[in-house]
Amino acid sequence: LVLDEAAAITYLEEYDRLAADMSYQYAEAAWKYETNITEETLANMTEWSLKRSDFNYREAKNASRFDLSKINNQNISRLLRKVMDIGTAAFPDTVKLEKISDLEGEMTSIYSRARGCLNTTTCLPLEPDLVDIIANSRNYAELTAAWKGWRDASGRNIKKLYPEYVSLLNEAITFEGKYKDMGDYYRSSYESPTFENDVKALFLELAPLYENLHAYVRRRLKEHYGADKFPSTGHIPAHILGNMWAQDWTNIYDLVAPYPDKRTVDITKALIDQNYTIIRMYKVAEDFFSSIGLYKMPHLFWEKSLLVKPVNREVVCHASAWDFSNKRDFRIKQCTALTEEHLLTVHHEMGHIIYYLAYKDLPYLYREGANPGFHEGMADIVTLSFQTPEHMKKIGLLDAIPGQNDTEGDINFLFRMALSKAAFLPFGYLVDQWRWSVFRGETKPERYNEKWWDLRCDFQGIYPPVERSNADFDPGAKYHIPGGTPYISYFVSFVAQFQWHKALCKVANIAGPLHRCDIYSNTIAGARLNDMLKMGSSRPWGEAMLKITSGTSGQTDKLSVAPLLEYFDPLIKWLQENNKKYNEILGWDKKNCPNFLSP
Ligand SMILES: O=C(CCC(O)(O)[C@H](Cc1ccccc1)NC(=O)c1ccccc1)N[C@@H](Cc1c[nH]c2ccccc12)C(=O)O
Ligand SMILES: [Zn+2]
Repeated sequence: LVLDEAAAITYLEEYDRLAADMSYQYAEAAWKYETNITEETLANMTEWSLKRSDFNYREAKNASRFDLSKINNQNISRLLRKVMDIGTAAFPDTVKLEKISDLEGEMTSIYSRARGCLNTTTCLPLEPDLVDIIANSRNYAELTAAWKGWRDASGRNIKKLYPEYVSLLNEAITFEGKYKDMGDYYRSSYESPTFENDVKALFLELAPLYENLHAYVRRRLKEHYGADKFPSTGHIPAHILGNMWAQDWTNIYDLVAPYPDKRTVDITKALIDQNYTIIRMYKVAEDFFSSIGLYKMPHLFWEKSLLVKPVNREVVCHASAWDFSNKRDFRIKQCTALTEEHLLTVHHEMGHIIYYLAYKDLPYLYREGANPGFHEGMADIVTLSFQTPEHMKKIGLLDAIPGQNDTEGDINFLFRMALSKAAFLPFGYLVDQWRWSVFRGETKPERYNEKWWDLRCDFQGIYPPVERSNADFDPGAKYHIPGGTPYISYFVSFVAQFQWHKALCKVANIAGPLHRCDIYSNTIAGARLNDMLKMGSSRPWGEAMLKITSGTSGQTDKLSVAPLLEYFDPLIKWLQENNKKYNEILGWDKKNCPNFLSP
């Protein structure tokens, strides 16, 4: 039965209303679970997950009545294809679908309720306690206890659930025959057959920047912790980099700053000294976005968000931004603490909300990022302006800023930015390398942890401070693995956000080096960004990239690391010079990882 375009439009209008309502119901159930982890709220969420899958299944069948070859309107055919692109919901075995939802909920519950033990009497939650120890302790043994304790409490207890989770997801996603495995489905949201190779090429272009940073930090940490902690293979111990996953090294800036600061760039201290409240952190972030002409938070945001860790119940503390698909209700869930890292995460989560607000009047099916990496990139991009010394001084969180010809101050600032934006790159790349190899069946459960450490040693040049074996499950100690949340989106984000920053600074006519550009209160930059955000996922993401970069020297419809390397160029030169001065050998033995015992 071939129905024509007019009938398709009528169908899609009806679908839009039903889908938004179903999405609202599911989001409320998920919110109830994540803000109050109990058997009942988990069961309720699973029930709504199944209802949503059933809804998607039925509507995909309805949409398949239309003969796409007879639909000339590209917009209508794109919408119909999205109705039919339902992932695991195409799998008719609802018992197995329920099991997938149960396993994911169970693993997230274990992760969110885990308490890592430092000794026989002290066991602490990840946020804020273990995060703070890894960020602030300079005691090697204490760091080792927190690092190991967290993995014993989280990964080890999640391990037994992950193999079944993988095989059920693969069984469900391959049922229709459209996808080879779950990793293939994850990557399909980038609408590019060369995506996997494209990101590999981008990563290789960024390797020299990371290797120079790694060599410099390794030398400085060796001075502090003693050479005996640094094996001849060139690896750095994974637990002394200021972050539980060694993905962001900003917290050890005080240990490794190129020119030990005349004034400590300690935003956390400033927040405390100035009696910042949690709400004020959100108001500061809201002020940034509204200053460039974007949006203020709707009143429901302030009414319904969960911004502080409750004392009387278990919650999923890992931060997230929520769209309740009714054009009015948007929330952040974050166990916010008074630290610089949390202030940046506040801007990150609110960046997601701004994207939601920009596309809220699009058809429901287009209310997504142009690709998942673009949503993360939008979340992060304002931090490139917000963290400049100029901006920090403007809002009173920094007293003195390095003068134009203060090269030492400039190198210090670039170095501090590299501790998050460059240090992150190999981790942002490797998490889904591991997950894709698992979904492909290349990495079996017996070797989950071995593959993880192969990748961590190879790409990050770090090694575990205590012996690891395949009895451990260290990938399970990172939220996104039990949470089933994509990770390559962050790698894509860290590349794209510099392309956008460069383009926005250009169109806003902001002079000076890229790393000192602050788009605050620049409505021209905001308007250009908004033009891209309003597209949602209505067009392939290359068009969204072009929308932001058109008319600038970085004009392109592809990902490019050139703006990121341009931003860090003065630092790269400084690091190369410094590493040469100390005869530092760049890199590490990529095939020999200390402390991994494969029994
Ligand atoms: O996980 C997050 C922040 C949480 C999130 O905002 O990315 C959140 C993750 C999530 C996804 C799906 C379900 C539950 C949580 N993503 C979102 O809320 C979100 C919102 C809209 C679209 C897509 C994702 N950051 C990552 C990596 C990261 C990106 N930028 C950073 C800056 C500093 C430190 C870490 C990061 C991490 O902590 O490893
Ligand atoms: Zn995010």
